Amino acid sequence: MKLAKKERIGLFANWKDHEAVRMLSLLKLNKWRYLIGVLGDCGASVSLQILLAFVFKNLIETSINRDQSSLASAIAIVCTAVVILAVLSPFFGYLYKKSVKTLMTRLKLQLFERLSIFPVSYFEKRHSGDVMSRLTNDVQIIEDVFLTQIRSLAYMAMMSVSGLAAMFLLDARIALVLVGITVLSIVSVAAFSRSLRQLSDSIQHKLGRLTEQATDMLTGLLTIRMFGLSGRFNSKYASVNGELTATSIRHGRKSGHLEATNYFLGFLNFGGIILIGVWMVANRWIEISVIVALVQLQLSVSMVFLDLGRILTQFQTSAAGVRRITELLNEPVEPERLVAGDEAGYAAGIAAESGKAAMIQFDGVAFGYEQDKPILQGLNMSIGRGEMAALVGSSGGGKSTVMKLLLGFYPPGEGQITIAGQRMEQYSLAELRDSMMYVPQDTYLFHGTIASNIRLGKPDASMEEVVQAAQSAHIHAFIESLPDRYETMIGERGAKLSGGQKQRIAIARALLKNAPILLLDEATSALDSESEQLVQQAINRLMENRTTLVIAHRLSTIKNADIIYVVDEGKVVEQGNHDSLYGAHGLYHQLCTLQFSKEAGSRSRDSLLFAKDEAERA
Ligand SMILES: Nc1ncnc2c1ncn2[C@@H]1O[C@H](COP(=O)(O)OP(=O)(O)OP(=O)(O)O)[C@@H](O)[C@H]1O
Repeated sequence: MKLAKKERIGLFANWKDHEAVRMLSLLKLNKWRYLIGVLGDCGASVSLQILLAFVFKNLIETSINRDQSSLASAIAIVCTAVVILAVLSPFFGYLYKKSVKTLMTRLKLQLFERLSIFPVSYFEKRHSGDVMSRLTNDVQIIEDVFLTQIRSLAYMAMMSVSGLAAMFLLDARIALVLVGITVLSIVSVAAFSRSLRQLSDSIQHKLGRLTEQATDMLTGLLTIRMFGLSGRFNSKYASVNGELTATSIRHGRKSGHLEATNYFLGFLNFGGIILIGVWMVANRWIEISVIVALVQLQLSVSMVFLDLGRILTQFQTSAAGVRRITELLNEPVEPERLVAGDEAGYAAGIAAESGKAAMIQFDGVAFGYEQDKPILQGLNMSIGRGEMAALVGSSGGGKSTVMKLLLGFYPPGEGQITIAGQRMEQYSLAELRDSMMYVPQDTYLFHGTIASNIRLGKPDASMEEVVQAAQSAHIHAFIESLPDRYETMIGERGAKLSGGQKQRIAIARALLKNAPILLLDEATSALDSESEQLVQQAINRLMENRTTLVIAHRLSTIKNADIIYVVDEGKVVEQGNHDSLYGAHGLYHQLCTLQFSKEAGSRSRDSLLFAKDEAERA
């Protein structure tokens, strides 16, 4: 199909977006060393092939003419070739391989650093396995591209151009026939190119899905065992694996066809030159020495075209990997502040003693993760300095979303959030998060020692400070009972600790950070009574002299809150203290009653106390 002029221009206008160009642009750091290395290495190999052809020619002329002078020049050429092979080739090889290793080190670092500053929304939309696959499979592909594939292409280009030029020099008629067959090879490669590329994309995508499944299996190991889901997970993995194999086989079949076509053309080339050559020698139109040199050159050139299919197939596979990496590199990172240029300053805000302003204020805040799907709708809330406020409400009502907005993970769509009298946009995200401590329900502990995990709250904290924080969080005695005490390794995700112990370590970490605002996604509901009591004591300590916003899952823990906001469908539907809300017989009353009956069912000590309390009150 013929392309319209506009489309043809469009194709060239987008050349910068082509994977091959993007791949080369990744090189910018080591460009010259890499190019000199690759071109030098290829040049050495190509010159060797061409020199060999002329050596054969000279040797045959020597034997036919019985002329010793030709022998001397043949020996000189062989010596040159040996020097090239022994000295130059390894030198250039070292040059470009070293630059690729440096490039890979930088690329991995760059990817890791970018990932660490991607907005939270990036990770909420994707599976971690897909990101892992990009960091491992696709990075490996890039290394292969620069280490072998680009070198092979450069060698092919140089060998075919110099080989054909040398052939034209020896005999233009034969060279012309070879050029014709070469054009046929290129056309056959182009014909296969599109479908191979689609199959390669599909292979990389399926590899990503396999990594996702493996990640799910490892992170959800306990859940899988508990629900006896191993069989289902295995069959899901087997199904994706099967799809991957089927696509790889189709890819293999297609590239096999391409290689076969190229082999056929290569053979045609080789057979053709011998037949034509013999015929021309028989007619005394050409010397036998020239034919031998031409055959040698043709062998090297046809090897190149035999390999063209394989290399271009590899390139198609790699293009998918390169595309996935360039996607990561082009993904926007989290901005320094929610709105650029709105920098009235931190100094005027949290650091200042503007005692009159509320510490946290939401005015008509609306927000949705997706367009036309509002989650928060005109939410109003005000928390004074040093106050404890609680968010309660039915599941999915938007409580965690309020926390995410406060932490600057997403900008509010409408309305305004004010922190210490300043609009939130006026702080940089780092300043904002510096002023807050977030203790999530599911504490993440890193593989390392207990001390290093607590120190995350204040990296330069002394050991005394760490111990003090642990004491305040009621975890010191437990740590002291361990064989390596604060130097005990806690395993990946703190696997060697109980839920309550992990929570208290997270609280110690938060105590060390000592920020004025505490955001707490209360986790005590998941703990047994003893742990819960210890964690609650630690939390009480953490809340002292701080502005606290807590998402309450167990309503008995927020009876003393200064203000409770009942959130439903993204709006504050009730607000007040426990007594007033309970007495109002609205949603809060319903939630309390519901929880009370559940807890009474499970005979929890706390719920009984709560029930008793409420009964006395009534
Ligand atoms: N990253 C996200 N992308 C799209 N929708 C989301 C995202 N996170 C949460 N939601 C949706 O937003 C709504 C509010 O979720 P949110 O987690 O804020 O509720 P919640 O009140 O904290 O619930 P729970 O008490 O069960 O934790 C839910 O419908 C949820 O499905």
